[in-house]
Amino acid sequence: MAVSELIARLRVRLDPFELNTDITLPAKGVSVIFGPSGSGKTTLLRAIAGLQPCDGEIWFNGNYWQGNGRHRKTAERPLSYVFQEASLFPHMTVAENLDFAERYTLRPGNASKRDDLIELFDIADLMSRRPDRLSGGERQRAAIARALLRQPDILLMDEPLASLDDARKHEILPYLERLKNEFELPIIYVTHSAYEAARLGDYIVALDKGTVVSQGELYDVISDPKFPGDISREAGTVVTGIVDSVDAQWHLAQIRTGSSALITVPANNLNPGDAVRLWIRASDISLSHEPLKENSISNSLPCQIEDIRHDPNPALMIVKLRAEKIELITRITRQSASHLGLEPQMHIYAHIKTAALI
Ligand SMILES: Nc1ncnc2c1ncn2[C@@H]1O[C@H](COP(=O)(O)OP(=O)(O)OP(=O)(O)O)[C@@H](O)[C@H]1O
Repeated sequence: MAVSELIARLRVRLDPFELNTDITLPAKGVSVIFGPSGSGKTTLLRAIAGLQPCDGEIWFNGNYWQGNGRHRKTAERPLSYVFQEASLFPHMTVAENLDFAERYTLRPGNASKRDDLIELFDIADLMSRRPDRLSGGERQRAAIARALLRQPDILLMDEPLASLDDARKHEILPYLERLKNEFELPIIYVTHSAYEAARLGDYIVALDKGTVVSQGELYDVISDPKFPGDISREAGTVVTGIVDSVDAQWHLAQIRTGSSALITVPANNLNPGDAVRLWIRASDISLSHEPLKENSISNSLPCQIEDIRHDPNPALMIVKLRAEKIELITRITRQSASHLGLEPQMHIYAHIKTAALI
């Protein structure tokens, strides 16, 4: 039976730089390769893609891409690659770029999801334009749709937001999240941004100076002091929900999630019944033994503590909570953890200070 994983035991020598990895990534969800500039992230991604010569072995779902006497060329690996700068063909319109990808699909005879992708990435109005008449964010959305039309078994993305300003980054992140949730396609995502790693990553590999210094599920690495950068500061949870009601007087919407307690957020243009996604930062949740009563929008969720860990910052603790069907992570001071006498399995209230709509 094919094993659902990507194994990369490899070495790249780019004198004086050397990359050595022995990693096993789950072939599902988003695996993030994280690390500072020059740590070897792009080199690793390129080696996995067959774009960078390397020693060692790479296998995907039980098939050798390299090793055991085999070396599959990039075109023979069932992958698509999204570069930092959107790499659409400049002389073709968006529609022609998509046509091209469909012609060279890895699964001839398998209906492409062209219409779904055009809708997912919201590019219907861009189809007749050439890349030089698109914004950076539009170009990248079209480039990702094109990469997916190849119908790969895995998508490799090298800092796809790096060339965009902050506003454009925040515009594209929700598309990446929808891609992650709506397509059962494993993604390897290179970034130096702890925020992107925390928001998109299911499994994280941290590189430093060409070596893997930490790897694991997001919740495991955020408490790892070896992890470069302050990823726990960026940790949080994405929660999905439906707008239950809108308070027109105060411009607030109440969101029904997997917890029986509603979460209140600024209403923006929401209407009852709308599906929404919330990003709740670990540092925006506080805990207490009683629900907050001072007003009706306190966002107090009854929870049970699943796990408690030390944060790399010695003043802080990380607490994993379950509020019925939703899971939350909070980051609180050691002092308040001690005052509250927190212990696994304890029932507690989580107070969400802010939940951002994403
Ligand atoms: N073709 C090359 N020849 C020699 N050295 C190279 C080559 N390509 C990359 N390097 C070096 O390898 C190291 C790792 O580069 P790489 O691009 O993989 O890092 P990165 O983590 O992706 O960085 P960034 O976040 O800045 O893109 C760097 O020191 C870089 O200078």
